[in-house]
Amino acid sequence: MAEVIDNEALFRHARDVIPGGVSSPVRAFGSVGGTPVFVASARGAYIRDVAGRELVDLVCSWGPALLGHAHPEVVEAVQEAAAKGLSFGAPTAAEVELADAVRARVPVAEQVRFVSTGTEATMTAIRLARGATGRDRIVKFAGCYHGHSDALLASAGSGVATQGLPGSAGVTEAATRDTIVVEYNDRAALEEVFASSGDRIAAIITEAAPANMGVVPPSPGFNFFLRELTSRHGALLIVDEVLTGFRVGPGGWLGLEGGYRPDIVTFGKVVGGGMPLAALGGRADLMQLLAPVGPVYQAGTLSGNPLATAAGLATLRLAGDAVYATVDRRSLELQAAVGEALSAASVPHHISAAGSLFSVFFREGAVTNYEEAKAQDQGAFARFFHSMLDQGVALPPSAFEAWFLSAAHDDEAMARIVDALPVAARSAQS
Ligand SMILES: Cc1ncc(COP(=O)(O)O)c(C=O)c1O
Ligand SMILES: NCC(=O)CCC(=O)O
Repeated sequence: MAEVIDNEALFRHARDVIPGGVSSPVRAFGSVGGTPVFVASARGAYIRDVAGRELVDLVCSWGPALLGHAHPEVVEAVQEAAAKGLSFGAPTAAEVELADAVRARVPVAEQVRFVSTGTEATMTAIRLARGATGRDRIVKFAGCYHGHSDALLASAGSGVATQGLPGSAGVTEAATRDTIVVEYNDRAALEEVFASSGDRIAAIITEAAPANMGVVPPSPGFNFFLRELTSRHGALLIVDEVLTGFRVGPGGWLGLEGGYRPDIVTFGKVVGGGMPLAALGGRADLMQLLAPVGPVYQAGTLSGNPLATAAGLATLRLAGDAVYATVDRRSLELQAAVGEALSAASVPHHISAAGSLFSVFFREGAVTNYEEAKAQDQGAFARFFHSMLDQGVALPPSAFEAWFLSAAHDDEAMARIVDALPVAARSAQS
């Protein structure tokens, strides 16, 4: 019998020893209020909190748990790897195998470098783009989140958006001086930026399909436009698939959309199967600029860690067409059920999807950029969120995050979610 702990008491203690009681701000219930749920264990579609309560999980570790939590074959692969040593600081055969697996699914990743977090992957991608082009400036989109490196913490999504911050204290003006922020989906603004300083722009970095200001899919042809614009001006295109990669389909968003070739792609989350592993891949001539071959330095004591590599390999091995078909189907079912419940309760809403990723905006009308994403009723979301939680369903604790499903969300888990929706929808009424 697992020890039962009082969640409130644990949170009070946690706040004494850890800022805000959490290791990452999105875990705090900052915008919804209340006490974060401390997790004791997780399996399949469920998490169990420290008080012994079981919740259906729609966070899925913020993406990685595509197969559901603690998939037995992934756990076994990690246990086997652990028995052989936790970290070597030397290359392994498994890393080569994982690089092959990534390249097989995303051919533009002709070569792959492993790191430990998505933050490192995008930070390295930016450094590589600057090193390759000899240019300073980068373009990012308002509401896109690429991790917490200084240059990319400008109008960032995710926790920065949830807290309503323009950026972060501690980031110098110099660190973001070369970051140009443009509204998402705005082609005219991009044309203007490139017309005035195209010869100084190293790269555009974009989420493949943004999901950190809520899900805001690219307008038709937008990513193709980014490719054409950057090519025209000798800049690189970095597509951040940390969240979408290997989640929305076997080849990520690029696999769904196809037809254009970014120069650099970043991965995280699913590629590490729930362990700290991320990657960047891209054109071989660019990747060859990374040390030790080239002059762009990048490193990591735990990069390509053998346990993380084993988890990633097992996950990609198991993540076949049937897994994606299940997640796609569950996503459509849930979107329909949420829409029905909110409509029945006359709660203004818009459900926005990119592949199986979706989020619910508590406002009417499609959302095409961060300004529109912010113009939603966060209070309604908070009430909806807490009602779902009271009924045993854990949603991401922010109106700016995608909801995550897994292949382990079976009929029973779905029924539990669907049953909770009408009451939650009524709670959301103003
Ligand atoms: C699109 C995107 N890029 C980068 C990151 C940063 O990854 P990490 O949290 O592993 O540093 C995230 C999420 O956290 C993300 O969603
Ligand atoms: N979509 C937002 C994230 O995945 C961020 C997770 C974190 O920062 O803990």
